[in-house]
Amino acid sequence: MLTFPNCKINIGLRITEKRSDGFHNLQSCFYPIGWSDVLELIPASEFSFVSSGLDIPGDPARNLCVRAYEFLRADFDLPPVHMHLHKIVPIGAGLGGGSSDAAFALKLLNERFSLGLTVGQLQDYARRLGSDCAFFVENKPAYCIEKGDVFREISLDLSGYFILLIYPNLAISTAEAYAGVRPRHPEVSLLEQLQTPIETWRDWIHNDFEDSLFPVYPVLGEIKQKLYELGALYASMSGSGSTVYGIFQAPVTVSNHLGRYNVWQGKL
Ligand SMILES: C[C@](O)(CO)[C@H](O)COP(=O)(O)OP(=O)(O)OC[C@H]1O[C@@H](n2ccc(N)nc2=O)[C@H](O)[C@@H]1O
Ligand SMILES: Nc1ncnc2c1ncn2[C@@H]1O[C@H](COP(=O)(O)OP(=O)(O)OP(=O)(O)O)[C@@H](O)[C@H]1O
Repeated sequence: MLTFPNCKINIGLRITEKRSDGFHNLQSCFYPIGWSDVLELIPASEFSFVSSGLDIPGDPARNLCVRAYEFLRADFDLPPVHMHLHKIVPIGAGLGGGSSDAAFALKLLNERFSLGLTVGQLQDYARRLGSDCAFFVENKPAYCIEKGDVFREISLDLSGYFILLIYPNLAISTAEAYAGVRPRHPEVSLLEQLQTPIETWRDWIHNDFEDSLFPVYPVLGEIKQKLYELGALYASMSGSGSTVYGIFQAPVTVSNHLGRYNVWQGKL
């Protein structure tokens, strides 16, 4: 069985407070994007995992796909499988690529072995694997609060727009990015701001990580500026970076300046 774990962008990201468990509460809109990895699952005589494509730092035995398998095996009589992850979505990119791999592994195992897990149960397993992970169970636009793993309905349909993602070959650690932010409670809810026309988002929809990361990595602000020069209706860094995206009315021709980075363009 083959599946295509896609990534997400954050449209607005407010870090509102530090929690007693060391994590942060946030407000953000998560929106699924078509840039995807490939995950294959084949029943086998013993468990194995391999990856190809982009190098994944760290021990393969700790890969989130392996951990997803182990979590389910602890509770179910799971047969051994061979897992092959072809990694395409950049790592440390603010796109939740690893979290998506994990969520898709849970969903694939649930389906292949008829485990009968509900969406809510899959989300509970996913939450244990990472804050971004539960979003990818339903994988539809959502307004996310708390650790980013509690969801509220949002009516936001960007279909028809185009998105350009620029990963400037710079891996930013999520934990370090959080360590640099100063949490604060916003006066106006992001949920309300997201109901305004996209043309006005530039004036008030903000990713709080930009405040601490743009001074350290000036290239991020330069890319955002370039995206606006190219005609983006809205541009922002995603998550804890380093990917910067622009939302456009029509497809864009990527200049030499941006073309040297890892670039993906598609329809929303
Ligand atoms: C920046 C975002 O991508 C926004 O969507 C996410 O909040 C990051 O989620 P993630 O990559 O799944 O993060 P996790 O693997 O759960 O946590 C990595 C580290 O980030 C920090 N972290 C993460 C999520 C959160 N709400 N508060 C935090 O402080 C913690 O130091 C944690 O040890
Ligand atoms: N399938 C996977 N894909 C990517 N990274 C993984 C995976 N499994 C485990 N990891 C580990 O997670 C670390 C990356 O975590 P991090 O949250 O920074 O990146 P990410 O999962 O690509 O998400 P984001 O794009 O939100 O930063 C890697 O250094 C790697 O050790």
